[in-house]
Amino acid sequence: MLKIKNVSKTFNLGTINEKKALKNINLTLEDGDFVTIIGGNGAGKSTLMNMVAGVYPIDCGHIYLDDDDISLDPEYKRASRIGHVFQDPMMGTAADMSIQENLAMAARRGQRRGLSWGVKKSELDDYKKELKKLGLGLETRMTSKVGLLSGGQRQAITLLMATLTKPKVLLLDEHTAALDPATSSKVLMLTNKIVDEMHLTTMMVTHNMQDAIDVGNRLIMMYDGQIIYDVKGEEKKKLTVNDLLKKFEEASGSEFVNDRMLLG
Ligand SMILES: Nc1ncnc2c1ncn2[C@@H]1O[C@H](COP(=O)(O)OP(=O)(O)OP(=O)(O)O)[C@@H](O)[C@H]1O
Repeated sequence: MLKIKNVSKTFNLGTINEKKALKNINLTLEDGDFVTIIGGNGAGKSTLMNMVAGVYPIDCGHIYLDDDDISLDPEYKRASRIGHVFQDPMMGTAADMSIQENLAMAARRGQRRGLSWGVKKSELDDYKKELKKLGLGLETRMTSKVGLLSGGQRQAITLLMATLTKPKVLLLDEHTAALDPATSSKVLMLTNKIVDEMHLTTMMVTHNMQDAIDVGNRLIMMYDGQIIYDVKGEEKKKLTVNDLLKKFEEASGSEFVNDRMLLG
């Protein structure tokens, strides 16, 4: 269970650039919940993910993972239990390292590094099996440098790395946004498959309204640092993009503005 309790975050406090990015956020995800997050420009979506990952410290409130209060834990300490995939396929992988080295690095996340950095044969077999599941033929390119792969292949590897040691929470921050539409839907399909098979508790920011409706069991909409709409189950399944736009206008009194938002 992930519990976000009374969490706020203000950037540049006391300056003319002061920005209240999150205002008293309360959100509880049960194990296996898959929540999609939408909202206009600057609504606080990425900040919310970054607070959970520990990229920045929170100003007040608490974040609990199961019964542990992780509010003060630094990002590196949370990383063994929280997988984080970003929009930029270049961010999650090391370009100069091979696919198998990247996977080995991910498998050792949160562990003490010993002297033996070698990858065992049994590990390689495991990686090959996992790569095969992606259906991209990458299992035949285990020693290729990741920098030689396409954006979609790289993002698929990043996804695998983020989930290799089953995380308690998976954070996906517009992880398909930089990909072409066909590759984006392939990576989204893979995401669904991995989340489903591993029963992962997942938060996914997306600028694609239809994806937000189709994927996951819960949807939240953010505006001006707050959660203004939270829907799950059957009610979510019945939503249309028009419903979401209407909800946004009702709750915020303004038009939905996100320069990257896809309505269909
Ligand atoms: N590191 C930072 N320093 C200063 N201000 C920041 C920082 N990160 C975010 N902000 C500000 O906080 C607000 C929320 O930003 P955030 O990136 O969370 O929005 P978002 O909902 O992800 O928006 P978008 O869809 O445009 O990416 C914005 O006004 C943004 O400029």
